[in-house]
Amino acid sequence: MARNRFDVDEKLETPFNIKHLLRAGVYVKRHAKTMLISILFSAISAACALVGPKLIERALNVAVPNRDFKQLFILAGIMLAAIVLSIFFSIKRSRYMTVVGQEIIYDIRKDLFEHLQRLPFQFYDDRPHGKILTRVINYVNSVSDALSNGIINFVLEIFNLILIAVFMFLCDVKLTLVVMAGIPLFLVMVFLIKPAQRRAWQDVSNKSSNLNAYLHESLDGMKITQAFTREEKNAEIYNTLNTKMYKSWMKAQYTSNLVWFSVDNISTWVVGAMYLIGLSLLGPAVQIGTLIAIAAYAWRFWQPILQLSNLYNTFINAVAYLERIFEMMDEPVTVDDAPDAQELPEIRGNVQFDDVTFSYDNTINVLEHFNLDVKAGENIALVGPTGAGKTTVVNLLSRFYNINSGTLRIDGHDISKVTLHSLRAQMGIMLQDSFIFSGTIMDNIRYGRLDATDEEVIAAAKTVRAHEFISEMPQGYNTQVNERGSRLSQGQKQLIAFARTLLSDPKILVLDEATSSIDAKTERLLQEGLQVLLAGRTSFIIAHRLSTIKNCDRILYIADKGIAESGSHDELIARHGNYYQLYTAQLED
Ligand SMILES: Nc1ncnc2c1ncn2[C@@H]1O[C@H](COP(=O)(O)OP(=O)(O)OP(=O)(O)O)[C@@H](O)[C@H]1O
Repeated sequence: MARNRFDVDEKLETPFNIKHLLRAGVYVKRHAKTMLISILFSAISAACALVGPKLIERALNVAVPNRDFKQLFILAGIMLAAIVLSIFFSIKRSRYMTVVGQEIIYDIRKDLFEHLQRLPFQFYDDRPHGKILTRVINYVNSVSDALSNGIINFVLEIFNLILIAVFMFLCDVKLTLVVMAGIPLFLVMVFLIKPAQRRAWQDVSNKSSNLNAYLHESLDGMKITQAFTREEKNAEIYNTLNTKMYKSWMKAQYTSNLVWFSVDNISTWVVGAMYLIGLSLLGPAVQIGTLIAIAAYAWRFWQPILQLSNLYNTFINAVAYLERIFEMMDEPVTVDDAPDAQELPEIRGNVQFDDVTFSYDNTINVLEHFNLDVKAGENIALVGPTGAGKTTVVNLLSRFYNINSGTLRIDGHDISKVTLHSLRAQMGIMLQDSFIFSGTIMDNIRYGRLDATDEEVIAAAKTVRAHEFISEMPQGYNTQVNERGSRLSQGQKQLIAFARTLLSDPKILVLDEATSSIDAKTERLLQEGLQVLLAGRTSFIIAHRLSTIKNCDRILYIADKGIAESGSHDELIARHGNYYQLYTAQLED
């Protein structure tokens, strides 16, 4: 499945399937009571609206010829009451429908978000985030409309159709059959257009997803775009996607209009035919009041049919969207707790990679037969060429990915057999991207330990030398920062992320290029704090700036899918190997 590009349509994995609608029934069922009330109110409103022509028939056929003004007055009164009741119940019904629609949106989004939070890194590596956003926001909106309004209107229109047919039969059987003669013709039209219509609406959802994916990527990379003056080229790409979206929408609308057009035509022809036949029968067989009443019903009879054909579109769209929503809900949580997973007890920090082989895509191994024994409290540095697999080693430690073979143990516990929560809660990870969330600086530091007091947050910030710059900010720790920390320098972001990691008080610490953006002076100060942080904890430090890892207990030079060199700084320097070359090259720089 082509997922990882904004300009490639996602292929549908399942054909049109009523199962999607039935499955969506779970969300509808929760609101069955409210929906039933809404349907009941709709039915009362529709029934009240439909008595009108029948009253007119009576007035024209009986009250007017007999000059029975009393009866005429009563009929007018009943009609007025019916109109008022119809409006009253219609308003009530709208209120209930809004509630149902919003609650369905709420429930689906909740389930989707909870599932998204469980999906492994691999899922996010594989697809543009804009496409995920489209599903959670746009598709859920459309689907909820179909599931609330759509279902209620469907029931209502069927009810309307039956009721109108009954009223028409009560007026005149022959003329009713003339009006109904158009139905088989209509069904043929709908079934001819149906496949094209479905394909067209699926294309719309694909193109809209592509457009969103590109928009999301463009917003994320806007600074780079402007720095490289790529605006014109990007506008061209965006316009191409926008044009495709526009064309797909027009095509889908055209197929839907075809259905509407055919209903409109068929209804006009059959009502015309009904008038002709009715007029030719005018007399004792068909009275004028009856002809007027049945004509009023005949126009109304085709309205629910038109509405039902529109609802058919709505359901077709909804099924296309549901396919994508359920596809995401069914996305397997490949990194999950084993059925018999145990809680990892409080760890000391021994780590063992035992013959571990790992590949991101099951084709090229990044690590092969990787072995490493780390004692509790040991500080390990990972160095080596770009793309050698340093980050991969630490990613495996937190089980962000499953290994292909071998065993990874912490204090002797195979990490694939313990719960993810008990494993990750004891790890402190500072990734290359020091992500800052929108909120205050205090919130950001407290992110991994919500029960930490303000004093503890400040103490952590002081340890990592972040306190000084935070205090200088307008509202100190309560200063609001934007998503991704756009108002902060890279170094400031790293210091905040550092404090966040320290506060979570992990047993095993992973620092992936944690100090790469911090100036040399701050870094020297930070080193003191770092000593506090590292003391007694097992740590894995990845750094290209080798001065920062010189004092680590052991340095591993990662290359060729494994550990090429291992030892202390002095030992590796004395060996005159890869590490020595890397170090002396940096010294020369
Ligand atoms: N999510 C991913 N999906 C597929 N391949 C990946 C993924 N992440 C990394 N790789 C590949 O795995 C290899 C090791 O990547 P890794 O990030 O571990 O290297 P690294 O040594 O940490 O590099 P750097 O020093 O540049 O951070 C690289 O060849 C990279 O292309």
